[in-house]
Amino acid sequence: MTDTIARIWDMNLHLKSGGSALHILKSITFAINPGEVISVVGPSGSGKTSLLMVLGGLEKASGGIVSIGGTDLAGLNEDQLADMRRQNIGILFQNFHLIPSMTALENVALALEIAFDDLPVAEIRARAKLALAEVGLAGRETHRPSALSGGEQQRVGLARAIVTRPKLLLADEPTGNLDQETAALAIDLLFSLAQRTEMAVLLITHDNGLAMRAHRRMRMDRGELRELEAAVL
Ligand SMILES: Nc1ncnc2c1ncn2[C@@H]1O[C@H](COP(=O)(O)OP(=O)(O)OP(=O)(O)O)[C@@H](O)[C@H]1O
Repeated sequence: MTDTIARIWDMNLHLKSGGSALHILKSITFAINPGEVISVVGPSGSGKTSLLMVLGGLEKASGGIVSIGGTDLAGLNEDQLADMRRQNIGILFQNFHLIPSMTALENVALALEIAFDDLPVAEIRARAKLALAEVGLAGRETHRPSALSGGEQQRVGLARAIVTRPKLLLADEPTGNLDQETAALAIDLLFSLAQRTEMAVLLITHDNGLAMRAHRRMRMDRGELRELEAAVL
């Protein structure tokens, strides 16, 4: 299929720890299609974040193929990798990682400025404003993170992650710091954005209820990833 967003084929990750090399990710093969939300569950230390780091081009696979939007990451130099990441991949963290001294609008605009350095300022502002509106934060543009609730801060994080219109959103425990109700709203938003924009989402979570809502469910165990049937979880 030509429009597959990510293709991972026999991908391995070895990392050095002390004197020895650890086999962190073991022969991982799967593909991610547009609009799909895929959840990944698994015990602590099993390799979920490592998988996200490799897909996001933040960690280099030791072997195999990782192709995003038809581009094999192994063939890119550091600058090309950074451009590919900024333009095609959004990352949503558990701890929001907003810049405290910047307003909501500035936090979102910054991601766009970094990804596309030739965009006119007016367009950057307009697109950042639209992204904030898409996550339900119209009218809160000038608020700094400290003036926003946890759920609102996470929505700024989401606006920042989607403002570049990424093909793939990587989310690592995005609701881990939110209460259940706020988390459910944030996830509803994530699903509707994925559906509307055809963005694919890889969602790492410890929350089985949340994982069950994904279109496809996967489980990581000691570096091995397998797809689950609905009844197995
Ligand atoms: N930079 C590194 N160097 C060496 N080992 C590492 C490095 N980063 C992670 N690891 C090891 O890789 C394994 C997988 O870690 P990872 O963070 O991917 O697990 P995880 O499933 O995301 O865990 P958690 O659910 O606790 O976040 C762990 O044993 C960890 O200690």
